[in-house]
Amino acid sequence: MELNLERVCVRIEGRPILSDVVLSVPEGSFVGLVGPNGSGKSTLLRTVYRSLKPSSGVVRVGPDDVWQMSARVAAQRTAAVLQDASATVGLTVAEVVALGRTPHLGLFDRESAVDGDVVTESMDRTGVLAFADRAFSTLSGGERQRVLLARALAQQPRLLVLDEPTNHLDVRARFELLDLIGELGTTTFAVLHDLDLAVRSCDQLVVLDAGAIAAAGPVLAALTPVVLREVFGVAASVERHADGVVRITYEAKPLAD
Ligand SMILES: Nc1ncnc2c1ncn2[C@@H]1O[C@H](COP(=O)(O)OP(=O)(O)OP(=O)(O)O)[C@@H](O)[C@H]1O
Repeated sequence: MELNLERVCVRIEGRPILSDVVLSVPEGSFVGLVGPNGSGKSTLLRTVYRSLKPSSGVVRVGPDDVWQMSARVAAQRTAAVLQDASATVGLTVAEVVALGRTPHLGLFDRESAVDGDVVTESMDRTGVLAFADRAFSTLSGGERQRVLLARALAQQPRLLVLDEPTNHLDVRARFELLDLIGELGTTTFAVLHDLDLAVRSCDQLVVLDAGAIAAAGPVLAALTPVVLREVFGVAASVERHADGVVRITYEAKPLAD
């Protein structure tokens, strides 16, 4: 489902954190949210997965305002993969992934065979089926991220949002995780710190700077040398190479302050 933010503002303790943010994540696309530290990326994402209500403006998933729907309906549409995995304490991998079914169960429902199949399929797609009976806490960082993605897939979301999904992963695990996300075909909006990964993996980028949109659009159009210089403070350019992969080339000499 398409995600749209319409003039979203967030103020915290009187301080503007997001100012008039307008953005669109088209159905089926993988859009990366990038920007310097403290630019408001996580705050913006929180307004989408219903953790922080905007001070003004509208967040729409599909045609509907997420802040006008119940938390349960919102969770049937949107799954979030976050850094905080505190809800997983003491659970096995299969139990963590099964939590993804919660928004689809009635108050007194027990998990059905269909739910079990969805959980198994989600673990299979993310390559964690072999760990199903392991305690989640015993997994490596990369394995955990894949389990959290499996939990999100078990939610059968129409929109997937992720905050720094590649944090703490080694270089190969980063590529593998983003490739996997790209292959899902689910509408995806992800905060990504690593610009090299973002340009390689995303269809479009949204660049946030001091709580406002500095640029947005297809990767090569959004991340111009001017944006790289003015927002990120680096002298660099982005190009699609002969192998079809988009890469950033940094100048040897850093910019003077
Ligand atoms: N609950 C809060 N109370 C006060 N200030 C906050 C709160 N949440 C966020 N902020 C401030 O809002 C600004 C944006 O924070 P946010 O975490 O959204 O940035 P970010 O772009 O995700 O940063 P990073 O790349 O460092 O993770 C920061 O200055 C932060 O200190």
